[in-house]
Amino acid sequence: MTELLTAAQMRALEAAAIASGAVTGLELMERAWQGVVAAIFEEWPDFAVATEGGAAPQTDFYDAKHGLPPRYLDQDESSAWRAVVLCGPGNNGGDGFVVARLLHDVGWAVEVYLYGDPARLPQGARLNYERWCELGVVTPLDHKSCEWVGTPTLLIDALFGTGLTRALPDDLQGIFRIIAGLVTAPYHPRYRRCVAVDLPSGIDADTGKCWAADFTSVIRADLSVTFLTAKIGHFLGDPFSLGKLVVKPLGLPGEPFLERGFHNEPPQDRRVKLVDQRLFGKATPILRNRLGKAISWNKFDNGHALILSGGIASAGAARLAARGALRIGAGVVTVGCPPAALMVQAAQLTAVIVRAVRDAAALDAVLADARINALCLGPGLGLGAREAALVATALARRREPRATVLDADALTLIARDAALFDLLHGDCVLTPHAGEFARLFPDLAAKVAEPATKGPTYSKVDATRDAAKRAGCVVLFKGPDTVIAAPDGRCSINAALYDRAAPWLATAGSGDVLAGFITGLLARGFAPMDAAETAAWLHVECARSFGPGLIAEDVPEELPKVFRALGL
Ligand SMILES: NC(=O)C1=CN([C@@H]2O[C@H](COP(=O)(O)OP(=O)(O)OC[C@H]3O[C@@H](n4cnc5c(N)ncnc54)[C@H](O)[C@@H]3O)[C@@H](O)[C@H]2O)[C@@H](O)CC1
Ligand SMILES: Nc1ncnc2c1ncn2[C@@H]1O[C@H](COP(=O)(O)OP(=O)(O)O)[C@@H](O)[C@H]1O
Ligand SMILES: [K+]
Repeated sequence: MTELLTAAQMRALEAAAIASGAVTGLELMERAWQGVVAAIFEEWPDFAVATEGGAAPQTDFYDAKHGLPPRYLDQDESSAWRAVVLCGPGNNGGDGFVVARLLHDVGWAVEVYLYGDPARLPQGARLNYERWCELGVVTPLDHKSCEWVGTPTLLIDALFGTGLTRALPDDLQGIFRIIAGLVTAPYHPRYRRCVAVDLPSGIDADTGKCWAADFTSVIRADLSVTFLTAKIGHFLGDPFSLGKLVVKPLGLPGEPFLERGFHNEPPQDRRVKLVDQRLFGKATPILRNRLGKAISWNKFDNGHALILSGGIASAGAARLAARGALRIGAGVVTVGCPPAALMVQAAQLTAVIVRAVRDAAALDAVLADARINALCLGPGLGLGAREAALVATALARRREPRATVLDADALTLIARDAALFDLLHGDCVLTPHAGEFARLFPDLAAKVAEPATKGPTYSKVDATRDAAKRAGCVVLFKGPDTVIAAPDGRCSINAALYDRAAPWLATAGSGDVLAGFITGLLARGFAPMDAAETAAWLHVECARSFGPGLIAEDVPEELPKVFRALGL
């Protein structure tokens, strides 16, 4: 998996690299802008050479004294393409000045705006500001000049990056709103692309929250170019304002640390990983074996999962979970249902065993079979006294606690009854969506929902971590940015975003399949955190492999194809 960084961790790594003498701050900035420009030209190769308009018109027609706008307003289409670079008061702005220079060198008509006092720019940014001043003017960015930004072919947002840690002042909020409105207005044919340096200005790099009034006043990017590795905030909040995310190396001596972990590892509860295909890489042969190539003598070597079903009307949800558990590799899957639903379930299920589980006493008897090593309660279970007793029985510690997934109705029951919550143990996995999370942890959900007005802000990562600690078990908080946390502080994000976007996965019943996937992996002996991460990643892979039109029933059926593609 890939490490995601906080702004502070990124700064610490940069500072360590500079202190070691391996690189200077200016060199880092050079590498950053090289990365930005390379990413722009890779994304839009025709941007590498400006149009045939010949020499780019210089931007020396800004009349500061009279506050006249630059002449771009009457620039005709045959002249060089117009780029506007918005620079901020820190190193993000420093990157902007250099990008401006390079675009100018390849023939763009470049206009540079600066928010802040040039005399107070940090050293490297100041130097690049001065270099730009040899080529063109810098227009102070204020409520008036921001109107002149207009609709350029290319807008570079280098106002704020990882250094934004407090709410934007009112004047800046107004400026943001105006520019965001200008560049996203559909009636402006000239507007082509917007590139955010590091991340769209206004977004908190740690939490993905928005320091502007709201996400509509963030300048939406088509491309965000970040450095070294993505930041946590790239995957939370409203990642749709980031467009495509590209990570460019900085050539730091310790860069391979991302493969191995930090040299000076921060504590577990300060690290966040991105779940990715490295789960199945060479480094994890055990995982590969467990999923695909393990030698088993009989089906019980691969575990026996028991999934409890609700009554006739809601029995389908458990079937989806059962199919998921079976496809992901549980050796045996049993659906336990109320006697009245027996016929319905038996008529629908073939490879899955069906048995009646009338009540908690019946469940107790079923659990005497020690081969049943993973349970799943919740999908379509129901919310009555019988179901609450089933949850209590499944969680009771009289016997060795079993790996147990609690989803859907089981989460609502636990939220209603503190005694049930107290029965949670370290082999449980809770899989709430946002509504269920708010029922279980109302205070944490309220903190996540708070707008960013003063730092430090509180994110879905923070909330999931706190929830896992409080529950004493793994919590998987669903969404396009699924966050998974363990009570010991381990935390990861499984993102269905950017090149892994699969919005069609938000379809009725897909969460039931996910619960089944986790249960199946638990049955195969995966530890709860590994099971949750692996299942969440495969769930999205199935959706991507199938494509739009997916319904929940398709998700488990796509798994063999995904396994084959992984070489399992
Ligand atoms: N530090 C380095 O060596 C490198 C930094 N890089 C770039 O530098 C960025 C980080 O630079 P900085 O740490 O200077 O931070 P930023 O450039 O993101 O912003 C910091 C500046 O914004 C001001 N500011 C913060 N919150 C504000 C608010 N609410 N309203 C108004 N002003 C506010 C601060 O006073 C400071 O002047 C990264 O995002 C990246 O783009 C890259 O060039 C790679 C190398
Ligand atoms: N925009 C999205 N892109 C990708 N996956 C999503 C998106 N929104 C939700 N999901 C995923 O879809 C599943 C929905 O589960 P859930 O909310 O429990 O619905 P249900 O109960 O109907 O199955 C979860 O795994 C969640 O992470
Ligand atoms: K930016």
